[in-house]
Amino acid sequence: MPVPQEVTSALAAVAALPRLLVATDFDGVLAPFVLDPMDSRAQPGTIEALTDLAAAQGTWAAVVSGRDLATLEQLTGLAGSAVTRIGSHGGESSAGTVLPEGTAEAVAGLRERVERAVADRDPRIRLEHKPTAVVLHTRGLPAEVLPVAAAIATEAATQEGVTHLAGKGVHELSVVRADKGTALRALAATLEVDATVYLGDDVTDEHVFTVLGPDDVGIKVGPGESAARLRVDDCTHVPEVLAALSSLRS
Ligand SMILES: O=P(O)(O)OC[C@H]1O[C@H](O[C@H]2O[C@H](CO)[C@@H](O)[C@H](O)[C@H]2O)[C@H](O)[C@@H](O)[C@@H]1O
Repeated sequence: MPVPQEVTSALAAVAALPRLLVATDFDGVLAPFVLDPMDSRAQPGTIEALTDLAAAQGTWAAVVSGRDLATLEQLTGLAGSAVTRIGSHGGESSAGTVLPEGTAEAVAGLRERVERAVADRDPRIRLEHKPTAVVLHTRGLPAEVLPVAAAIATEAATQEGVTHLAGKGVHELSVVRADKGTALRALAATLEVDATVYLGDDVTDEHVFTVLGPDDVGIKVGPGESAARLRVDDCTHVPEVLAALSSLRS
Protein backbone atom coordinates (compact mmCIF):
# COMPACT_ATOMS: atom_id res chain seq x y z
CA MET A 1 0.00 0.00 0.00
CA PRO A 2 1.40 3.43 -0.89
CA VAL A 3 1.44 6.39 1.52
CA PRO A 4 -2.15 7.81 1.43
CA GLN A 5 -2.70 10.75 -0.89
CA GLU A 6 -3.95 12.95 1.97
CA VAL A 7 -0.63 12.42 3.77
CA THR A 8 1.37 13.28 0.64
CA SER A 9 -0.71 16.44 0.12
CA ALA A 10 -0.31 17.54 3.75
CA LEU A 11 3.46 17.04 3.52
CA ALA A 12 3.66 19.13 0.35
CA ALA A 13 1.68 21.94 1.99
CA VAL A 14 3.68 22.01 5.21
CA ALA A 15 7.00 21.74 3.36
CA ALA A 16 6.22 25.04 1.62
CA LEU A 17 6.47 26.95 4.93
CA PRO A 18 9.69 28.85 5.65
CA ARG A 19 10.59 27.26 9.01
CA LEU A 20 9.80 23.58 9.64
CA LEU A 21 10.51 21.08 12.41
CA VAL A 22 10.30 17.38 11.49
CA ALA A 23 10.19 15.13 14.54
CA THR A 24 9.62 11.42 15.01
CA ASP A 25 9.29 8.74 17.63
CA PHE A 26 11.84 5.88 17.57
CA ASP A 27 10.39 2.46 18.51
CA GLY A 28 7.51 1.38 16.28
CA VAL A 29 8.14 4.30 13.91
CA LEU A 30 11.80 4.58 12.86
CA ALA A 31 12.53 1.08 14.18
CA PRO A 32 10.24 -1.97 13.89
CA PHE A 33 9.48 -3.73 17.19
CA VAL A 34 11.78 -6.55 18.28
CA LEU A 35 12.00 -8.67 21.42
CA ASP A 36 15.26 -7.32 22.83
CA PRO A 37 15.20 -3.50 22.98
CA MET A 38 18.93 -3.35 22.30
CA ASP A 39 18.41 -5.12 18.95
CA SER A 40 16.25 -2.24 17.61
CA ARG A 41 17.55 -0.57 14.48
CA ALA A 42 16.17 2.34 12.46
CA GLN A 43 14.88 1.38 9.01
CA PRO A 44 17.28 2.01 6.11
CA GLY A 45 17.25 5.61 4.92
CA THR A 46 15.48 7.11 7.93
CA ILE A 47 18.51 8.41 9.83
CA GLU A 48 19.97 9.73 6.56
CA ALA A 49 16.70 11.56 5.75
CA LEU A 50 16.59 13.14 9.23
CA THR A 51 20.22 14.19 8.93
CA ASP A 52 19.55 15.71 5.49
CA LEU A 53 16.50 17.54 6.85
CA ALA A 54 18.55 18.98 9.71
CA ALA A 55 21.05 20.30 7.14
CA ALA A 56 18.40 21.89 4.91
CA GLN A 57 17.69 25.59 5.09
CA GLY A 58 15.00 26.61 7.59
CA THR A 59 14.57 23.00 8.66
CA TRP A 60 15.17 21.17 11.93
CA ALA A 61 14.85 17.51 12.80
CA ALA A 62 14.37 15.67 16.09
CA VAL A 63 13.90 12.15 17.45
CA VAL A 64 11.61 12.12 20.49
CA SER A 65 11.69 8.83 22.36
CA GLY A 66 10.90 7.00 25.54
CA ARG A 67 14.43 5.57 25.37
CA ASP A 68 16.97 7.14 27.66
CA LEU A 69 19.16 9.63 25.82
CA ALA A 70 22.38 7.56 25.87
CA THR A 71 20.62 4.47 24.46
CA LEU A 72 18.76 6.54 21.86
CA GLU A 73 22.06 8.01 20.66
CA GLN A 74 23.71 4.59 20.62
CA LEU A 75 20.90 2.98 18.62
CA THR A 76 20.47 5.83 16.12
CA GLY A 77 24.14 6.79 15.82
CA LEU A 78 22.97 10.42 16.08
CA ALA A 79 25.25 11.53 18.95
CA GLY A 80 26.89 14.83 18.00
CA SER A 81 24.66 15.31 14.94
CA ALA A 82 22.46 18.29 14.11
CA VAL A 83 19.36 16.16 14.73
CA THR A 84 18.00 16.96 18.22
CA ARG A 85 17.64 13.91 20.45
CA ILE A 86 14.97 13.95 23.16
CA GLY A 87 14.90 10.91 25.44
CA SER A 88 13.04 9.58 28.49
CA HIS A 89 9.72 10.86 27.08
CA GLY A 90 11.01 14.44 27.24
CA GLY A 91 12.98 14.09 30.48
CA GLU A 92 16.36 14.24 28.73
CA SER A 93 17.56 16.24 25.71
CA SER A 94 20.71 16.61 23.64
CA ALA A 95 20.11 20.35 24.03
CA GLY A 96 20.87 19.92 27.75
CA THR A 97 19.29 18.02 30.62
CA VAL A 98 19.24 18.70 34.31
CA LEU A 99 17.39 15.91 36.06
CA PRO A 100 15.63 16.97 39.27
CA GLU A 101 17.66 16.54 42.47
CA GLY A 102 17.11 13.11 44.00
CA THR A 103 16.30 11.39 40.69
CA ALA A 104 19.12 8.83 40.99
CA GLU A 105 18.09 7.91 44.55
CA ALA A 106 14.40 7.69 43.63
CA VAL A 107 15.05 5.45 40.63
CA ALA A 108 17.42 3.24 42.65
CA GLY A 109 14.73 2.68 45.30
CA LEU A 110 12.14 1.98 42.62
CA ARG A 111 14.48 -0.46 40.90
CA GLU A 112 15.03 -2.39 44.11
CA ARG A 113 11.28 -2.69 44.79
CA VAL A 114 10.44 -3.73 41.22
CA GLU A 115 13.31 -6.24 40.99
CA ARG A 116 12.10 -7.85 44.21
CA ALA A 117 8.48 -8.00 43.03
CA VAL A 118 9.46 -9.51 39.65
CA ALA A 119 11.75 -12.10 41.28
CA ASP A 120 8.96 -13.09 43.68
CA ARG A 121 6.02 -13.08 41.27
CA ASP A 122 7.26 -13.82 37.75
CA PRO A 123 10.95 -13.72 36.81
CA ARG A 124 10.01 -14.07 33.12
CA ILE A 125 9.22 -10.33 33.11
CA ARG A 126 12.25 -8.58 31.66
CA LEU A 127 13.46 -5.28 33.14
CA GLU A 128 15.02 -2.28 31.42
CA HIS A 129 16.71 0.39 33.51
CA LYS A 130 16.93 4.07 32.62
CA PRO A 131 18.19 7.14 34.54
CA THR A 132 14.58 8.17 35.20
CA ALA A 133 12.60 4.95 34.99
CA VAL A 134 12.25 1.19 35.27
CA VAL A 135 10.47 -0.63 32.45
CA LEU A 136 8.76 -4.01 32.69
CA HIS A 137 8.81 -5.80 29.32
CA THR A 138 6.23 -8.46 28.43
CA ARG A 139 6.54 -8.70 24.62
CA GLY A 140 6.55 -12.36 23.54
CA LEU A 141 5.63 -13.66 27.01
CA PRO A 142 2.63 -15.98 27.62
CA ALA A 143 -0.72 -14.28 28.27
CA GLU A 144 -0.77 -15.27 31.94
CA VAL A 145 2.24 -13.03 32.61
CA LEU A 146 0.50 -9.84 31.42
CA PRO A 147 -1.77 -9.26 34.44
CA VAL A 148 1.14 -9.99 36.79
CA ALA A 149 3.27 -7.31 35.14
CA ALA A 150 0.33 -4.88 35.15
CA ALA A 151 -0.29 -5.53 38.86
CA ILE A 152 3.38 -5.03 39.78
CA ALA A 153 3.40 -1.74 37.85
CA THR A 154 0.12 -0.56 39.37
CA GLU A 155 1.35 -1.32 42.87
CA ALA A 156 4.72 0.37 42.28
CA ALA A 157 2.92 3.47 41.02
CA THR A 158 1.10 3.89 44.34
CA GLN A 159 4.45 5.15 45.66
CA GLU A 160 4.49 8.96 45.67
CA GLY A 161 6.37 10.44 42.71
CA VAL A 162 6.12 7.32 40.53
CA THR A 163 4.17 7.58 37.27
CA HIS A 164 2.93 4.50 35.38
CA LEU A 165 2.75 4.54 31.57
CA ALA A 166 1.40 1.42 29.87
CA GLY A 167 2.83 1.13 26.35
CA LYS A 168 3.10 -1.60 23.72
CA GLY A 169 4.32 -4.65 25.63
CA VAL A 170 5.75 -2.43 28.36
CA HIS A 171 4.88 -0.88 31.70
CA GLU A 172 7.06 2.11 32.33
CA LEU A 173 7.52 3.43 35.86
CA SER A 174 9.07 6.87 35.88
CA VAL A 175 10.25 9.04 38.77
CA VAL A 176 10.39 12.17 36.59
CA ARG A 177 7.36 14.02 35.30
CA ALA A 178 7.87 14.68 31.59
CA ASP A 179 5.93 14.22 28.40
CA LYS A 180 6.81 14.34 24.73
CA GLY A 181 4.23 17.03 23.94
CA THR A 182 5.68 19.53 26.40
CA ALA A 183 9.23 18.78 25.22
CA LEU A 184 8.38 19.14 21.53
CA ARG A 185 6.38 22.32 22.02
CA ALA A 186 9.33 23.83 23.90
CA LEU A 187 11.68 22.88 21.05
CA ALA A 188 9.32 24.28 18.40
CA ALA A 189 8.98 27.54 20.37
CA THR A 190 12.76 27.89 20.74
CA LEU A 191 13.26 27.33 17.01
CA GLU A 192 10.34 29.64 16.14
CA VAL A 193 9.13 27.25 13.46
CA ASP A 194 5.99 27.85 11.42
CA ALA A 195 4.93 24.22 11.75
CA THR A 196 5.90 20.81 13.12
CA VAL A 197 5.51 17.40 11.50
CA TYR A 198 5.36 14.54 14.02
CA LEU A 199 5.21 10.77 13.50
CA GLY A 200 4.31 8.50 16.42
CA ASP A 201 2.68 5.17 17.18
CA ASP A 202 2.15 4.78 20.91
CA VAL A 203 0.17 6.25 23.80
CA THR A 204 2.97 8.61 24.80
CA ASP A 205 2.92 10.08 21.27
CA GLU A 206 -0.66 11.16 21.88
CA HIS A 207 0.81 13.80 24.22
CA VAL A 208 2.29 15.33 21.06
CA PHE A 209 -0.71 14.85 18.79
CA THR A 210 -2.99 16.57 21.29
CA VAL A 211 -0.84 19.71 21.47
CA LEU A 212 -0.23 20.13 17.73
CA GLY A 213 -1.78 23.24 16.18
CA PRO A 214 -3.84 23.63 12.98
CA ASP A 215 -0.73 24.21 10.82
CA ASP A 216 1.10 21.18 12.22
CA VAL A 217 0.94 17.69 10.76
CA GLY A 218 0.48 14.73 13.10
CA ILE A 219 0.82 11.27 11.55
CA LYS A 220 -0.25 8.23 13.56
CA VAL A 221 1.75 5.15 12.54
CA GLY A 222 -0.40 2.01 12.74
CA PRO A 223 -3.84 1.23 14.15
CA GLY A 224 -5.58 2.51 17.28
CA GLU A 225 -7.41 5.61 18.37
CA SER A 226 -5.46 8.79 17.92
CA ALA A 227 -5.70 12.56 18.05
CA ALA A 228 -3.48 12.68 14.95
CA ARG A 229 -5.07 14.14 11.83
CA LEU A 230 -3.40 11.66 9.47
CA ARG A 231 -2.35 8.03 9.50
CA VAL A 232 -0.13 5.50 7.74
CA ASP A 233 -0.72 1.74 8.11
CA ASP A 234 2.58 0.81 9.72
CA CYS A 235 6.21 1.78 10.17
CA THR A 236 7.24 0.50 6.73
CA HIS A 237 5.78 3.77 5.35
CA VAL A 238 8.03 5.94 7.49
CA PRO A 239 11.14 5.87 5.24
CA GLU A 240 8.98 7.11 2.33
CA VAL A 241 7.44 9.92 4.43
CA LEU A 242 10.84 11.14 5.63
CA ALA A 243 12.40 10.83 2.18
CA ALA A 244 9.52 12.85 0.69
CA LEU A 245 9.99 15.61 3.26
CA SER A 246 13.73 15.60 2.75
CA SER A 247 13.35 15.93 -1.00
CA LEU A 248 10.71 18.68 -0.65
CA ARG A 249 13.01 20.72 1.63
CA SER A 250 16.30 20.29 -0.22
O1 LIG B 1 9.01 6.46 22.53
P1 LIG B 1 9.59 5.28 21.85
O2 LIG B 1 10.83 5.57 21.07
O3 LIG B 1 8.56 4.56 21.02
O4 LIG B 1 10.01 4.28 23.03
C1 LIG B 1 9.00 3.61 23.78
C2 LIG B 1 9.57 2.38 24.43
O5 LIG B 1 10.26 1.68 23.40
C3 LIG B 1 10.98 0.50 23.75
O6 LIG B 1 10.05 -0.53 23.92
C4 LIG B 1 9.38 -0.86 22.70
O7 LIG B 1 10.33 -1.36 21.75
C5 LIG B 1 10.97 -2.60 22.15
C6 LIG B 1 11.96 -2.96 21.05
O8 LIG B 1 11.32 -3.08 19.81
C7 LIG B 1 9.90 -3.69 22.35
O9 LIG B 1 10.52 -4.89 22.76
C8 LIG B 1 8.87 -3.22 23.39
O10 LIG B 1 7.83 -4.16 23.50
C9 LIG B 1 8.28 -1.86 22.95
O11 LIG B 1 7.36 -1.34 23.90
C10 LIG B 1 11.88 0.73 24.96
O12 LIG B 1 12.42 -0.49 25.37
C11 LIG B 1 11.19 1.48 26.08
O13 LIG B 1 12.14 1.86 27.05
C12 LIG B 1 10.58 2.76 25.50
O14 LIG B 1 9.95 3.51 26.53
